[in-house]
Amino acid sequence: MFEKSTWIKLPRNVLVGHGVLDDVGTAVSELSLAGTPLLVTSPTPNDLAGDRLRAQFDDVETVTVGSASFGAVAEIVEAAEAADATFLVALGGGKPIDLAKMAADELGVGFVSVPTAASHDGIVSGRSSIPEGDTRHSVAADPPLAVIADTEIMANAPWELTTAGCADIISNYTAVKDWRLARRLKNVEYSEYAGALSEMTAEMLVDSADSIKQGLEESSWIVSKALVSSGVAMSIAGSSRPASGAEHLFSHQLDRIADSPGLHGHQVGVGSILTEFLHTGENGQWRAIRDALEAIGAPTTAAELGIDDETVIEALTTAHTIRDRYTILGDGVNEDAAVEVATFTGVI
Ligand SMILES: NC(=O)C1=CN([C@@H]2O[C@H](COP(=O)(O)OP(=O)(O)OC[C@H]3O[C@@H](n4cnc5c(N)ncnc54)[C@H](OP(=O)(O)O)[C@@H]3O)[C@@H](O)[C@H]2O)C=CC1
Ligand SMILES: O=C(CO)COP(=O)(O)O
Ligand SMILES: [Zn+2]
Repeated sequence: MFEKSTWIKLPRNVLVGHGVLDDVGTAVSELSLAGTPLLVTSPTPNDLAGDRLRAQFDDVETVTVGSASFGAVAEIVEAAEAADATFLVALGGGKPIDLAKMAADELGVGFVSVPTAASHDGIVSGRSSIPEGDTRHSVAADPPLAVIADTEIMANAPWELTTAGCADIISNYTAVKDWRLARRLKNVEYSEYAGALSEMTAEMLVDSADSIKQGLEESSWIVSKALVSSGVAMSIAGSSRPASGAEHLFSHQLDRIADSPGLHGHQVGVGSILTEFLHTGENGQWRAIRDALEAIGAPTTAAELGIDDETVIEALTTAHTIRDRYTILGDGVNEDAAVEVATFTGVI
């Protein structure tokens, strides 16, 4: 008897474009979200766009978050309860969006994502990444009911946030390779649709690299659409597998051990060069990954990440321990092999 079933949770309204910040109120009423929203934001996005957003609601409270933590999630939950909020609207980069996503899940209310930076695919996905101590927890939550990505605002965000978003998408190549490997070796459940969508998203972004330039609003358009597509791939899979493999383990480990970690997307991009080498060897596609990152101006070396060589080697040799997710790292890359891959690819 056939007993498989799947439940795919996706955003219902996705608005991407110039000036769509002024359509948040309309998008919310179209979702029939009644009652009072709580706006969750952080200082810079609040200064840039808070008033324009608040003007679209009769009654709205605001909570401004500092750093990401489980404590900050609890504060949002408390503020939402005090305000009798019936849904949350997150305005900002990955930090307020992830915190609001998790708080909304705890409260059992909907949330709307209004990204001000195209920095990674968490702005669309059903996962929150919350740092605690020296660990980063990847927590499942419902994806946003709506995503409203104003390309005018995102185009004016610091350029490195956009190149980080691009690199997060380019890393989908190696994430899918890891997922297929895990299917072959460990019988991990694999979705052809999600894998194909994730790879195609990376392909399309790389094909558009010439149009991804600082000062061009079209760049934010291309990257936002890719981030939405990658988020949908994760929703189809019901996990972050289509967009998170060994290169993400490497980045999560850098977040734990580096004195001053780089941006998420930048670290996974460099991780992708390394893990592509592990997948396909000296004459494999690691150069194509490096060239794609270079073309959009993302880091390709430890020095460009601002991280020393020893820390990169430590992250590569220990990344397999931090999560129960089978990848090309297998049961660990030893130090000599790690030095070889990092040297050959020019990462160190
Ligand atoms: N769910 C997921 O899959 C993932 C989640 N994450 C999480 O996302 C966070 C990192 O995301 P990221 O977007 O880099 O972080 P932030 O939200 O911290 O944004 C980065 C910086 O950019 C500022 N900023 C945001 N938008 C603008 C703008 N339009 N103009 C000028 N400055 C702006 C922020 O200001 P301010 O300081 O005022 O906030 C902040 O200083 C972390 O908390 C991480 O845990 C990371 C990867 C994946
Ligand atoms: O960053 C992500 C996908 O790009 C999310 O992945 P994680 O599940 O590793 O946090
Ligand atoms: Zn990522």
